[in-house]
Amino acid sequence: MMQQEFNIDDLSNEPRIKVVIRKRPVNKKEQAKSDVDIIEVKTGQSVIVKEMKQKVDLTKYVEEHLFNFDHAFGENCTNEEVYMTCVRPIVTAAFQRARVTCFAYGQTGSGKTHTMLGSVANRVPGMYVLASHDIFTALQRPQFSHLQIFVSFYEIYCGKLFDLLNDRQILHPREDGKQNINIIGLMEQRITNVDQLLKIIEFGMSARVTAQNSANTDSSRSHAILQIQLKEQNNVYGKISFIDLAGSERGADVIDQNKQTRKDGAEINKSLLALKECIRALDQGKNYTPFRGSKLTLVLKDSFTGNCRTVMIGNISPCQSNSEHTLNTLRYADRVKELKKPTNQDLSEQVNQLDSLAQQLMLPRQSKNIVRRPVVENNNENNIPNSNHKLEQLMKSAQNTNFAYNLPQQQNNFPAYQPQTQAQQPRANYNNFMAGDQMGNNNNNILSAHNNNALNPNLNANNMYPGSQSEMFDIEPRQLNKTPQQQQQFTGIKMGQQPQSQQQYRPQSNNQLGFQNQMDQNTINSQTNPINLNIEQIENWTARNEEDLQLISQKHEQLISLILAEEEDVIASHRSHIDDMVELTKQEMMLLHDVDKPASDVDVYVQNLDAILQHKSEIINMLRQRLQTFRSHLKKEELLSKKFYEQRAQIMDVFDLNSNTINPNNDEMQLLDDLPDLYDN
Ligand SMILES: Nc1ncnc2c1ncn2[C@@H]1O[C@H](COP(=O)(O)OP(=O)(O)OP(=O)(O)O)[C@@H](O)[C@H]1O
Repeated sequence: MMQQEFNIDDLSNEPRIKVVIRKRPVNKKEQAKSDVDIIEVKTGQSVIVKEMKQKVDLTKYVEEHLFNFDHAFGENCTNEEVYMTCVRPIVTAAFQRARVTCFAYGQTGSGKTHTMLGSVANRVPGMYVLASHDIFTALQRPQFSHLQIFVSFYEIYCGKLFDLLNDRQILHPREDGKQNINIIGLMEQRITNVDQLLKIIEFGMSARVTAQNSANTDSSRSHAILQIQLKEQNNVYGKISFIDLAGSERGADVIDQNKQTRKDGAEINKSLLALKECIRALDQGKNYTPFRGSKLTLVLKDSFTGNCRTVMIGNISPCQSNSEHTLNTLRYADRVKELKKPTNQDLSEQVNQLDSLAQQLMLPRQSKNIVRRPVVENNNENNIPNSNHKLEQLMKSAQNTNFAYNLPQQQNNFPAYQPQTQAQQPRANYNNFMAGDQMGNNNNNILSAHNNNALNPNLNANNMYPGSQSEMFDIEPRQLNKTPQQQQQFTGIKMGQQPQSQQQYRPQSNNQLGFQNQMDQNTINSQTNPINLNIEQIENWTARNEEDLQLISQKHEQLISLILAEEEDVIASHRSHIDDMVELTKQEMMLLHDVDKPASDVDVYVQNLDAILQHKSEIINMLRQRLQTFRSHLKKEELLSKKFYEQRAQIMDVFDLNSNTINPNNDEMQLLDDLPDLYDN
């Protein structure tokens, strides 16, 4: 496919945003576990997820979810096909002075890195290399021969930027007078051929691995950004950014045993939500792009404004065991861009029920996209159409396929890619990263970026629960001494709405908070033996408990967002406190200096010294108050997280008839009763 000439075409027909989905093949581990392939890619645009489900009475059924995208790639498609279909057009646009961006989104292990980087070890080219090959081909044309190519490679972890080409130096994005975002100190390496790009990528990747190993942590908690700039003299002519996003499921780590992990999760959540909102704003041609919602979107500001093109590649895993994450990825991608209704008439006509979760949480526009089918048991096999058998066939055919990638000969330095079989491609594990000590390293710059946030996850919570329900989960604004605009973020007021009085945000009683099981509790408490409960009662009880669990989880998410912002706030306040103290100490020294002079007025000295000391004590108290509030939120966060675990454990126990935990016990209800404490300062 790469034999096709790289044309700098007219872009008028090229959409500003393309959303595509790519399914990876089933891997050996999944095969060994007989995990079932539940994804069908149809007509190059549709993805059907055949989710196996089971009712409480153990009846099995399959829920089919249909999604449509600009393109959908099956497990047999190659990186070159993905590149040619959706990435090459935006590389072309960069030669027309556009700022273009390609994101890989998806859960850990779904193929993001395989798509972006390919496999260096196995000489499978990914988007980076395929694009740079085209770039250097284009540079051979007279009209572009004056352009020079510069590459930067950095990552964003926990809201901080690290230069992968410069010893993981911490970087700071700053906005200049023209509202451009510049990353101060970012290494820009000039390259003159594709081979040099490969070396740079290898170098940057090794910096990620080192950090990850030294922190002894798991992968996929950072966003890796490879930026290729086309420059004429010192001016940017065009820019291409490739972003291998953090594992989307990491956002769910906001409920985790480890506090650091919870904070990482909240940061990832925030950036992925902000990203979605920015792309949506671009898609809908809005005047306002909430790029300040996260560090990721801040540094990518020019990807969302002006002459820009974006491709979002949603990577999905094929198996049943990943169905939840896969659906989340598809819903996220679905939300990013308005798309036409399902084209598959057959399927859409049969649709008769809505996916209530999807409707509530993700507000999909492709609403009627679910079909439920009973499962007919058949020789121990469920009747999901894509069986392992079919997959094995596909795998075999993939293994037999020769890798038909021919790079044009003029790229002497480019390594000769060889045909690869699935089995030959080890997982590139150098895309993982975790840094150790970044959390305490905030600075004013970071603070200003956050304080200007125009979006936070709470806005999303608002979308999920419109109207008064959304207010139930708001964290009271007076917890932080913030501007009304900042308060909006934490009170979940929709942008453009008037902030409401604090009174309206007062916590409500436990029942008002919406914990549904209060009523059921009485019914269930009256049952001394769980076996006496009928299935309907258990089902009702479980459903309501799950709802409560979700509420706790949402409250927790809000609280952790608040904590993240507060942490920066506290550290920034501490910095400015030190500045004030230095200034006041200087004034004290001046007083001493003056009082030592002959004929000095000691009354003036006493009066001034007292004023300075009073001022000092006031600013110390202010800082201590902030610390106290922050500390109390940290404590509440621990409590809430504990509550989540206990509530979840109880739901898990519900079908364990040997246990006596069918009823919410008094302690459990007490934990829920404690929740409104969150609203107290
Ligand atoms: N389309 C594909 N064809 C063949 N192998 C693939 C494909 N996609 C992914 N893989 C393989 O699956 C494994 C996981 O993929 P990859 O590392 O790209 O996932 P990821 O989403 O980047 O995960 P992480 O977030 O942990 O970095 C790798 O061994 C990779 O080679």
